[in-house]
Amino acid sequence: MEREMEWWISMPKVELHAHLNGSIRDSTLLEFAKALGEKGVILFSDVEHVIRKNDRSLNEVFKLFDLIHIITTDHTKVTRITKEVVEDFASENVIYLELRTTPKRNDSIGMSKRSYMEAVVKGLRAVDAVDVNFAPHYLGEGNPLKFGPVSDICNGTTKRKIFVRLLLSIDRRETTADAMETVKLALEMRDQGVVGIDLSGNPTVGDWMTFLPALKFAREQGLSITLHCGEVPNPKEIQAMLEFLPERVGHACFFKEDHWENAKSSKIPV
Ligand SMILES: CNc1ncnc2c1ncn2[C@@H]1O[C@H](COP(=O)(O)O)[C@@H](O)[C@H]1O
Repeated sequence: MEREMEWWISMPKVELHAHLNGSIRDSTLLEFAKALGEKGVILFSDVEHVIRKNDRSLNEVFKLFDLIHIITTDHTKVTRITKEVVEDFASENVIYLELRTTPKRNDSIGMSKRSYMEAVVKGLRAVDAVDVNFAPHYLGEGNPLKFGPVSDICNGTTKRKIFVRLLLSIDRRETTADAMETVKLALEMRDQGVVGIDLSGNPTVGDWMTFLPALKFAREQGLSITLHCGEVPNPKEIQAMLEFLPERVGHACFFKEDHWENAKSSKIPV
């Protein structure tokens, strides 16, 4: 079992569905929660078991995300989490990572969607355990991604290399205007590794059509689109989402045969 695990870890991998705040180290989350507990902001004993719990229902998952957002959302923490998440994926030999996160506004601490994203980019720049490539460059014939270790000429060591591409998520609780703000921010941050827009959030909340204007605008401007799709049984939404031809869909737990055929014939990776 252990050797099998070693083999899995040693395989170079691509990770196409990582949520920043869904990939935080438990130890970091507990450390932050403890500090907030000491300040009296939360009751650590209430929170600890929620963080440590393994099997969660869909509703419990989204309650946990709300808690995580209370615990993590300040600029310094966002930067640290980003750095650790990239280092953790690289340590498992992920060589290409599509990392998504929902830009958050929190007026009480002077956080805007933009400053949240700047904290994320700062985290990417802070990684030094591996060489992080997140600057966009033309991907085409004659200019493919060059995977493999890179040499650090200064000290003669070889560092692993990871390609990171950022996606800005729209939460299904948001409004059309919020979504449009996220898309505009993504467009402004294209030179900092942002390649696309993700639609995520509790699948039982809201209507994806609310975000269609923003998603269409994003596409017109050349951003890629990834949709959380079929996480709950909603055949109409699944069909409409597939017809939109997103570059990726996530989950697909409730796809029926015709949805799979549709996704396959449209060559949409799940
Ligand atoms: C379990 N399946 C899922 N389905 C839908 N959305 C999900 C998700 N898992 C995570 N998210 C979305 O990602 C956010 C956390 O990361 P960020 O704060 O954006 O970095 C969650 O609040 C939710 O909106």
